[in-house]
Amino acid sequence: MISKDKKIVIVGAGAIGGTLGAWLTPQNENVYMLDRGEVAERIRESGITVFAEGRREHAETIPVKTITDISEIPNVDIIILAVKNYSLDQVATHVRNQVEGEPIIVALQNGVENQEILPKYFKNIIYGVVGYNAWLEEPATIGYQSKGPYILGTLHPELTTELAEVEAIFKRGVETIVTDHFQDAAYSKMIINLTNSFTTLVGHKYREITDFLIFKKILTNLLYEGVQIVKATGYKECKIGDMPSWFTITSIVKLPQFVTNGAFRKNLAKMVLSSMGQDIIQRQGTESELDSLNGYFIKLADQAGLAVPYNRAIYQLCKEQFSKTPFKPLTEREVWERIRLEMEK
Ligand SMILES: NC(=O)C1=CN([C@@H]2O[C@H](COP(=O)(O)OP(=O)(O)OC[C@H]3O[C@@H](n4cnc5c(N)ncnc54)[C@H](OP(=O)(O)O)[C@@H]3O)[C@@H](O)[C@H]2O)C=CC1
Ligand SMILES: CC(C)(CO)C(=O)C(=O)O
Repeated sequence: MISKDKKIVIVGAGAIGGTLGAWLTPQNENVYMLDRGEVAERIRESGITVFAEGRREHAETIPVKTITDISEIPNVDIIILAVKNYSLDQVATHVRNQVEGEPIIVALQNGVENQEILPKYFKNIIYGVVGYNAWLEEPATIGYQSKGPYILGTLHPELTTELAEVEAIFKRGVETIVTDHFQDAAYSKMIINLTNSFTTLVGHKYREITDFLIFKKILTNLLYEGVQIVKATGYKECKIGDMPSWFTITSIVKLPQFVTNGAFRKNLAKMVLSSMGQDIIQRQGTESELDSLNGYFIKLADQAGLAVPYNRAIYQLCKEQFSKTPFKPLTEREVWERIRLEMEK
């Protein structure tokens, strides 16, 4: 039995760190949240408010412990890093300089860039794939699609005890699965994340889709190319929550459109604003995880000699558009034009 008094610090109280903090706090005595600016201030004043999608009237507010610097907690046992990939190196450097010994690090980023960054600073690293969507409705008020799942694993077989410890702590508050094939989970999740770029580019959820069939074609081919890339790297499928399987993705691309339009429309209605959409559209920022996700996959495709015109065109368009302020979404047709040109090369 893992004790409930482990000292746990969650760095980043955004969509993922905030929901996790709200779910773990009631079940564990020493969970501390670390963020900055308005988010930190609001959490300190009134805790974290979380609500399941469409149920804001049933929102729960959980008072949480907060700190302003990780050095406030001596002998911290577990540090959960819930910041974006683009903040990770800076956060890891700071944490390393402030913390003694070798706490367990839990890394929750999409993608696998964290596998390059974190081992430069830490020894005991557990990785997690996040299998749900969450969003900051306002600072410290977070909506979520479902309570998990998290898929946890490690790249170091000697960390079995640490993995079991983190699993026990997570399981007290949220659906959690452990895998001994973590890379399959990480790469399978990255396929789904390829769509963050396109849905952001066309402002999905902020403007009406004007051309459903083009939207569907682009989105599903992005995913299909992703499946081909992961297959070429040798990783296997790992089902992530209720996200589409490789079979579903392949079927939608291969079957006549009229067969799959209805199901696609239903799923489209359920689609939420991705973490990239939150950065670029909701916060009007210029930083995103585009290179950690789409950029990384394009490099894999190049290594495998795979043509990926959908991903390549969208990556380039995102590079151009995300740097503009204010960001203005493109239409599906504008995106399609660029893909067509890429295919002709
Ligand atoms: N949101 C989602 O639905 C999902 C997200 N993920 C992944 O989870 C990871 C976290 O994403 P998400 O929760 O959406 O990100 P958010 O941007 O919502 O949250 C990150 C938080 O960390 C804070 N932060 C950044 N740097 C520091 C720092 N130096 N010190 C203190 N706080 C800091 C940010 O503050 P500030 O705003 O000031 O920078 C922000 O509040 C990403 O890799 C994402 O891809 C995975 C699945 C779903
Ligand atoms: C929820 C999901 C799967 C959307 O692609 C995601 O991981 C994100 O928003 O980053």
